[in-house]
Amino acid sequence: MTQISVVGCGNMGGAFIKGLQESGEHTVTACDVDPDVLDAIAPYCDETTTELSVAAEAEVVVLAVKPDLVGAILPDLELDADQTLLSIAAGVPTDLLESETDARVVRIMPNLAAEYGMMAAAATESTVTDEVRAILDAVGEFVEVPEAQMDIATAVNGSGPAFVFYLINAMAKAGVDGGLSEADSRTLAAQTFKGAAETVLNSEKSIEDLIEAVCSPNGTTIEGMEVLWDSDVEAELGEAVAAAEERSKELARDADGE
Ligand SMILES: NC(=O)C1=CN([C@@H]2O[C@H](COP(=O)(O)OP(=O)(O)OC[C@H]3O[C@@H](n4cnc5c(N)ncnc54)[C@H](OP(=O)(O)O)[C@@H]3O)[C@@H](O)[C@H]2O)C=CC1
Ligand SMILES: O=C(O)[C@@H]1CCC=N1
Repeated sequence: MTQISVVGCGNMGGAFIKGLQESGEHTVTACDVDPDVLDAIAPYCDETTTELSVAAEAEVVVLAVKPDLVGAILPDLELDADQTLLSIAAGVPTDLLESETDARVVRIMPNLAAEYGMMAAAATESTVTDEVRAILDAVGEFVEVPEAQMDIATAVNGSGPAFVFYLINAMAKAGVDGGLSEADSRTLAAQTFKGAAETVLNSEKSIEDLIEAVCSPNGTTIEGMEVLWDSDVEAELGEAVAAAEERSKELARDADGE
């Protein structure tokens, strides 16, 4: 059991705390400047505080504030070499974090599904300790990638949930246009994405072969797939990922210039 504090309990910090609480494997102190945010997260953690000095006592300090606040807050934490700083801030490079703290630094890019133990995260390779591995395992899956790949990982798995929510919404709207109730269509679309994702994760088939498996000869799916193959959907999604990756690189340049 590791003592963890989370500094910044907004969307991502809050999701991380809820996922950790569900796993029941760690003690968690929630730290935020907003007392209302702390009231909302209190049922999911062991302690709440507005004081950075209290958060700074944990073995692992998760820094979950906006990227532009990292440079100001990190030195104030005054962490020691026997502590770990787990940064989730988009675009803030490991070497910059290391220059502002004595703690061991692990940079990760998590996503919102940590709340439900379904996070997909990327962690900078060679920095992940067993202690951090246990924390990440408690709220989902992670891969270790070179630091240079953190911007593209940020786009794929950090921003990715928003892109997938968009696609689920498009599918659900099409169901409503076809006559389904909003509630039924939302359930069918979301469960279909979840089931398709589970299938990809568990099957040894290529994704192309999985598409083929749904396309019965002269059936319904192939008619829809012909529309998708003739469309720009794949290119547009690629552009969305590239735009998010570029913004992560910009954030890194901004952080470096501070
Ligand atoms: N949202 C997401 O899906 C993901 C976000 N991230 C990263 O997580 C970080 C947080 O993003 P997100 O959760 O969206 O942002 P939010 O704005 O939702 O949360 C940040 C929280 O930190 C609080 N805060 C500000 N200053 C301090 C301080 N000095 N001490 C303690 N708390 C403070 C904010 O309070 P107030 O609002 O009052 O300023 C707010 O409650 C970012 O670095 C982002 O890159 C990474 C992966 C996914
Ligand atoms: O939009 C953002 O900047 C953060 C980082 C990845 C997801 N949300």
